[in-house]
Amino acid sequence: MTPVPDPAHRRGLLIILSSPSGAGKTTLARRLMAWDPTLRFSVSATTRPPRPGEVEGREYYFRDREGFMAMVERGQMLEHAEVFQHLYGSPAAPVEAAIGAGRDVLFDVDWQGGQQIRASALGKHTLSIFILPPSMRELERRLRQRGQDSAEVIAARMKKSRDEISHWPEYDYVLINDDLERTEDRLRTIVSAERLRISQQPHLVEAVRALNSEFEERA
Ligand SMILES: Nc1nc2c(ncn2[C@@H]2O[C@H](COP(=O)(O)OP(=O)(O)O)[C@@H](O)[C@H]2O)c(=O)[nH]1
Ligand SMILES: Nc1ncnc2c1ncn2[C@@H]1O[C@H](COP(=O)(O)OP(=O)(O)O)[C@@H](O)[C@H]1O
Repeated sequence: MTPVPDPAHRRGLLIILSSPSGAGKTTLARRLMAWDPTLRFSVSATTRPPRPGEVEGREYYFRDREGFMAMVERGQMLEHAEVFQHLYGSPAAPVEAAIGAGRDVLFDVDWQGGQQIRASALGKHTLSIFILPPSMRELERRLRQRGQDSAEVIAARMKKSRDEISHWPEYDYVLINDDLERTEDRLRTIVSAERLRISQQPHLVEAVRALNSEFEERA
């Protein structure tokens, strides 16, 4: 059953997925999007060159440093950070439009992005989930098996992963991504439950008021 939130009744959630590179957040984000087509994915801007198969506007908006910083200076970024010697950032306009329409927005950002989104004006309605690999050995195996980065890049990312992992206490949930199916199932459970928080259901006041008026009529 695909949970289709009623945009008229729900307040959009900002769902933040973070993890060390290679832990599985892109894979899990894609699976969440397949599970619930009403979810909007926040496509980031980056100065990192595209990997084979990456498409402008799908995985990222690929910019040079000047173009990226122009977006920052124009106040078009909800957050941005330097990660692995490249700039990454979340354009604000698509996020504001989606949240305004009662849609949840999914972010694949590092711990710096997570901190900035939580501190932003939209930060009241965030759900943040940190994905851990089952082991460093498995993390390295996944980076190698993915075949998208050079040996040097993999070594640099493995070195940085300890620092990334140290931010796990800042998140609402932590999932160890050992079995992919089980992790995906847990992710769906978390999103489904968080959508039912009182803060995400502005129509509850009306619903209770209707119950009370019905009660008075019966009295
Ligand atoms: N702060 C921030 N981090 C981002 C953004 N987009 C991607 N990242 C992070 O940048 C890191 C590198 O991303 P990428 O080069 O796609 O490598 P991957 O993590 O192995 O897929 C990852 O840890 C992402 O979480 C963004 O818009 N903002
Ligand atoms: N639970 C898992 N078990 C085995 N391989 C996985 C698992 N989750 C992801 N992977 C694989 O690990 C590699 C890195 O996953 P990816 O989603 O690109 O990570 P990230 O976006 O965090 O860098 C990919 O080849 C992906 O298919």
